[in-house]
Amino acid sequence: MLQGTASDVGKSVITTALCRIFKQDGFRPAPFKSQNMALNSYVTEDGKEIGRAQGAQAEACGIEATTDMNPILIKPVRDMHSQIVVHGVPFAQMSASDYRQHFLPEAKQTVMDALNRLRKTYDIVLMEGAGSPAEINLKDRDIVNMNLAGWADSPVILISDIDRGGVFASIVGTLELLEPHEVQRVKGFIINKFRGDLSLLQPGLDWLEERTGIPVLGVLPYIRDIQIEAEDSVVLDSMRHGRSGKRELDLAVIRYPRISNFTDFDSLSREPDVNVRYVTSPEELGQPDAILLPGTKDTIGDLAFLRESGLEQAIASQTERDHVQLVGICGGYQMLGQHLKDPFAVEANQIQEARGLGWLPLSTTFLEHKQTVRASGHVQQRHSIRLYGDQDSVDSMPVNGYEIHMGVTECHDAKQVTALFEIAHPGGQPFQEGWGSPDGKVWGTYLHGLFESDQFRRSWLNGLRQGKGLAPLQETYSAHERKEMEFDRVAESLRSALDMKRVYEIMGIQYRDPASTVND
Ligand SMILES: NC(=O)CC[C@H](N)C(=O)O
Repeated sequence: MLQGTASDVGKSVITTALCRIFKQDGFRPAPFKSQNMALNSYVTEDGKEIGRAQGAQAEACGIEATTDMNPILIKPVRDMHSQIVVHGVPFAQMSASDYRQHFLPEAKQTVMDALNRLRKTYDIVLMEGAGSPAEINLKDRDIVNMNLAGWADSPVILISDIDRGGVFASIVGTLELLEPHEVQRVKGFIINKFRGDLSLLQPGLDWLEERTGIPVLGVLPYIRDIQIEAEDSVVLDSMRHGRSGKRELDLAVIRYPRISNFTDFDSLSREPDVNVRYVTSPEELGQPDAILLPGTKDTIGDLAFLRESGLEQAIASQTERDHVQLVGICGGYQMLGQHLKDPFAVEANQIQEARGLGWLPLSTTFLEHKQTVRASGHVQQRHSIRLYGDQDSVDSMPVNGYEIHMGVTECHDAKQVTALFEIAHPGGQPFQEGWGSPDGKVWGTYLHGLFESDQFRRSWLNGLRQGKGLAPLQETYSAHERKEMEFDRVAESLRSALDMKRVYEIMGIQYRDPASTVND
């Protein structure tokens, strides 16, 4: 099991890299995070919702993700309230204290059943903890760190982040706050995000090993520009300005408080001519070529944020500019309409209604059923998205994605707008999805992951280029291949820094040199 001395020390990325290493070494690994608090989610093949990071880790393992890999997902909404998703479907809306008092005592069985199923199916189950195991106020009801390691009788590797400083204090302090039997589970440390001179660090490592009797398994270099999907929005703090250097297309994603599934825009930011910025105020909005309203766990609450922050107004004046497009995905799509209502209080624990931004003749009602499903199809109306390319190629252009929403959106004046896609859910009939203004200036869709469709992504960007008087770019990349290459790159980096022989020993598995597995 991998645990960390704090949040964001790199547990998820290291877990992903280890998943890939074990796969490369000829094992069948699977990831497991008993409980995850995140707004970036992933839809499994059978239409269930889990944390995005576990979905990506399953991909690194080369297997289909299932809800056993993340049986409990907490999606924070508002005022200490969260939606609790159990085995991929919403179970309840709860306050933090209710969750602790009423849910957690019952959760052990759910967690252990899921883990045991994975253990029966796979050679190695890589468990990932959450936050720090030394939060003494939370320890009695813990189901995700040391209690889980105990129930599963698993060794623990403790990860700490040296980039923020205080790495020795974090490690020694964590051990100090654990029970002796918990300390005994810790079989090694990983020091992550190191940028300095290893020889200067060595005396500290020797001291640490001597003081604790626990080995340092590796010091991992700071890996730049990691392109593995992020678990949650901490990473967005570093994306205010996007990448350094001027790019021809400037895309502004509105970062509202409950932004969800912002991984939707990762594939855009990897195009050579694009800069993606995450903005929270009218000043930051600047003069982008497209404004992207992303998904949100709390559409009505985040709409209020747009109004209070002055962004509604700023977005409207920027959208007036000739070539600029305003695009909404999922919650952002719902906002583009005229009216929203939540009669069952599914979004924020209170019944509410709101006026939308009013760009499209749509209204959305939030229902108790959550739609979580993969979808695929093709473009139906290229003009409503301002796609670039000749008619034949664009009209049959494939699109893939997934839906995660409780809102149902209806159009009450189909003459004013055009449907964007014809898509189908697995085994279902094709239907029209997404609406846009006939001139393609404003459009929205429920399809998350849309920009991972390579041809579509490039054609949309080329449409924006055309609007700016720039020549189209022919080249694009395969989002799928890029993801695979990134798993390999991060695995390679981990392998060269980590004592894998010892890691296998800790797991009780005899080390096999990767070179020799070919003939096994
Ligand atoms: N993924 C999303 O953006 C969800 C939008 C909205 N919160 C809904 O559930 O309908």
